[in-house]
Amino acid sequence: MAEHTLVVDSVLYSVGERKLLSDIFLRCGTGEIVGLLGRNGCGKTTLLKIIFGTKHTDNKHISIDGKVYQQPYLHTGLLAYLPQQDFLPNNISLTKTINLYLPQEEKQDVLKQNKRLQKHFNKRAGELSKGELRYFELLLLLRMDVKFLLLDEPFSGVEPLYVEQIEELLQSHLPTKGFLITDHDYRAVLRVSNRLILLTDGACRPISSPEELIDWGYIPAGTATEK
Ligand SMILES: Nc1ncnc2c1ncn2[C@@H]1O[C@H](COP(=O)(O)OP(=O)(O)OP(=O)(O)O)[C@@H](O)[C@H]1O
Repeated sequence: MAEHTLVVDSVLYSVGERKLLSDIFLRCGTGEIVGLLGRNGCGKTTLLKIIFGTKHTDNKHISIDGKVYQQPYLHTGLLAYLPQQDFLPNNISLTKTINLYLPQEEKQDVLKQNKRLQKHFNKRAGELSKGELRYFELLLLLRMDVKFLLLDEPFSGVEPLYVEQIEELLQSHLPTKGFLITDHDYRAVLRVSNRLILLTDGACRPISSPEELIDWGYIPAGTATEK
């Protein structure tokens, strides 16, 4: 049984007349990577922001270990969120960013010893390539003391070699964390996830085989579904 459990239920969210999210239930435990797939504009980012607590809706039930939170991000030790867009300060070096996000020195080792990142430590976030920055952001969040990570397109712009390394990194943190991950590199999501959910028509549908993604029209018929 998972040590910690995140439960998301009864989320309602409308954009104008359109009900974007209407039948949402998902659960994620530590030790799990839940892959959230869905077509452009179906509401994946909106859902992650609602779970994190930075997007408001009156109708939601977000609980961690049975305790209900309105804005989980205001509480330390619960969630971290990797947004689609850059989020790190751009006026300080990566070294200072590491000190800012990870004030405890023992948390910094993995980053400071990372051969790929070392040569960039004096640069600012905006001076990295998109893929380098994504990799740095992820390593940073993975070292944070939180139970769950919400990752919005972690593989975006990342070269294949490092996609594989990120997959391994996520797996290596499973003993202490749970992940909710969305990305259009669905093959990477299939490889890394223990469980899959398709967000379609405002609802979360559990997916038990990659072929179901074809049946739901998320990937075209004839697409190879092997990992
Ligand atoms: N700031 C906004 N103003 C108006 N509509 C918005 C806004 N943000 C999102 N939406 C609407 O919500 C829908 C869902 O957006 P969201 O970013 O959650 O989708 P997504 O599934 O993450 O898409 P993608 O896969 O393209 O990243 C969009 O189609 C858009 O119509």
